[in-house]
Amino acid sequence: MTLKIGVIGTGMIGRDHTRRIQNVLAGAQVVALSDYSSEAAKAVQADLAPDATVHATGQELIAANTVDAVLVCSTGSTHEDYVLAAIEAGKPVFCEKPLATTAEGAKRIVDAEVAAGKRLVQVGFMRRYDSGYVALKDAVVNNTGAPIMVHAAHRNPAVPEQYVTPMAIHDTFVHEIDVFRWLLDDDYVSARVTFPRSCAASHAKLRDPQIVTLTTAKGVVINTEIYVNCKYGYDIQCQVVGEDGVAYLPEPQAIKMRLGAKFQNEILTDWKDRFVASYDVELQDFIKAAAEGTATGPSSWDGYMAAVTCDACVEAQEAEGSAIIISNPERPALYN
Ligand SMILES: NC(=O)C1=CN([C@@H]2O[C@H](COP(=O)(O)OP(=O)(O)OC[C@H]3O[C@@H](n4cnc5c(N)ncnc54)[C@H](O)[C@@H]3O)[C@@H](O)[C@H]2O)C=CC1
Ligand SMILES: O=C1[C@@H](O)[C@H](O)[C@@H](O)[C@H](O)[C@H]1O
Repeated sequence: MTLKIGVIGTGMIGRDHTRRIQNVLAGAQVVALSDYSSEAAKAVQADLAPDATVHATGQELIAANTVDAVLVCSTGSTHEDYVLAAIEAGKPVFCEKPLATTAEGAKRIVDAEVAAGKRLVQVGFMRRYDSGYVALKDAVVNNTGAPIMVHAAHRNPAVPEQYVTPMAIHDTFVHEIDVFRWLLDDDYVSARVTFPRSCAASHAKLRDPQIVTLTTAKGVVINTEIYVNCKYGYDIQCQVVGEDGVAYLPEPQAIKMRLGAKFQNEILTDWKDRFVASYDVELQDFIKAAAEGTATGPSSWDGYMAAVTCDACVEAQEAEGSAIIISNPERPALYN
């Protein structure tokens, strides 16, 4: 069976996911496209999916008989309505992060999915599919002993002018929020943010870098540096300190060179290259589950918990240096 997919939002990542469904992955085909800008949808149709229909609205695409499953890749603030419509239509839906821009919005999705009685939503937290994080989790479970601390960094070379302080949480740190819950099999109980002096490359509305400290229910303390104007590359670092030893997230594979009197290897500069393989694996996983009428991987519950934690971290930014308590709602049985 070939799963017929409709893609809503054909910007940067919607285009890239369309490419991987059409050219890389097995078992699915993009049959429908929709974007707020019809030119953007038509451009992706012309370049990657000539047989796909272009729909005036995402709602129309979701309702189309030709569409078995939906990818939501539009601007974050539009995700909630589309995911709710897909659940209502009983169609599996892959939603890029964020699931919703508020915790209340994410909760509405959880409630709708619970009412539907089965998993229909996968959230685009692709790091859970990264071979490095999978190996790190294996080391944490089998080798290091119970985790005590995590030291991490999320560094981007530069960000656009419209990127402001809270976006470091909602747009960037959200990946760590999800992947550490999964890595440690734990939930967060508090968040604290401290700011060193801002780097010269930043601007008035962006305090960069910042350090977020999350404490988990099991007492693990996670320190993450978020530095989005680091200039030198896109660099994701993580080490987990356990009772018996320390485990490190592997560096991306790179050729070491002795060249021009230097011993060196290249550092990636683009997150698309850093996680290219994990995007492939996450979407293949979606296709497999959606073909059976359900969803797997990061759930609405994970998207909701990420949203709750993001809200607490933004509050912690505002309360600079003070801890903000995170309360964890009860998890519905659907997500156990
Ligand atoms: N998992 C990951 O690593 C990444 C996830 N993302 C997420 O993917 C989403 C899209 O990001 P990008 O592709 O970078 O943005 P983008 O700005 O390149 O594309 C967004 C597209 O959505 C369209 N759009 C806006 N409102 C719409 C509406 N109401 N209905 C349909 N289409 C609408 C825009 O016209 C645009 O073509 C964001 O939520 C972002 O956070 C983005 C980059 C990486
Ligand atoms: O989602 C992403 C971007 O939106 C974000 O800006 C980057 O910092 C992340 O690493 C990338 O995965």
